[in-house]
Amino acid sequence: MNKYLETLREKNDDPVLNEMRLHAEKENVPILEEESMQLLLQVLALTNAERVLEIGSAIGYSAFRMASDGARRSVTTVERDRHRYEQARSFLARSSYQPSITLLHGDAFDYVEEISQDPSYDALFVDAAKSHNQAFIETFAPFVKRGGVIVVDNVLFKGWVADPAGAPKRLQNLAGNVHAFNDWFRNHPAFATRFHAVGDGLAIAIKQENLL
Ligand SMILES: C[S@@+](CC[C@H](N)C(=O)[O-])C[C@H]1O[C@@H](n2cnc3c(N)ncnc32)[C@H](O)[C@@H]1O
Repeated sequence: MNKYLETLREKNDDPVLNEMRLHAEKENVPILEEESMQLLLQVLALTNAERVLEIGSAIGYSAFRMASDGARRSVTTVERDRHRYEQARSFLARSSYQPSITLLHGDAFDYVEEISQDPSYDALFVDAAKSHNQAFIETFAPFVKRGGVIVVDNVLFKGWVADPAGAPKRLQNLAGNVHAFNDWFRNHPAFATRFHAVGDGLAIAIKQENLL
């Protein structure tokens, strides 16, 4: 089935993107799975998202994909790991979409003031430390406009959120954290959230009110 789906997709064969894919595979950098990417890009297209804020750039792969998918789209993305940030910088410098991408180095929480200077994002994509998902939403969702969209990756965490006992011992707590986040997000009146068994699990929410 996946093979068939692939034949239905227009593959983005940009040479820099291909290098990023190879690099991610070789260096074990966790980039967004293609299934999830397809859904994310469709949600951004359906909501006409022009300004996107991403938490967790890694080597800039998803930022590149998001920027290259919308004619007038700009992406601001934050990465705390220096090595990955440098990799992202060098990949994106060779891309024609660089002018549409603002790449920031550091902990996302250290950029609150800067990000708050220019709020009204159309979309927020959270793909960073899973244990901080709630804090990321509490901190950055206020900068998303009403009716904007919030997408969070890894909400099923390899199936371990549903079955923490099946997770390796050292990850059981984290699986519990993700479950607590999902519950919080699902019940929060500021968001209309739905969960999707795509890739590692995607939560997609519409921001309804400024209640945070
Ligand atoms: C799954 S990877 C991001 C993949 C990327 N979105 C993509 O699909 O190409 C998660 C990244 O988030 C970064 N990260 C985790 N917590 C962060 C934080 N508080 N601030 C900024 N970056 C963070 C990690 O260093 C890691 O590189």
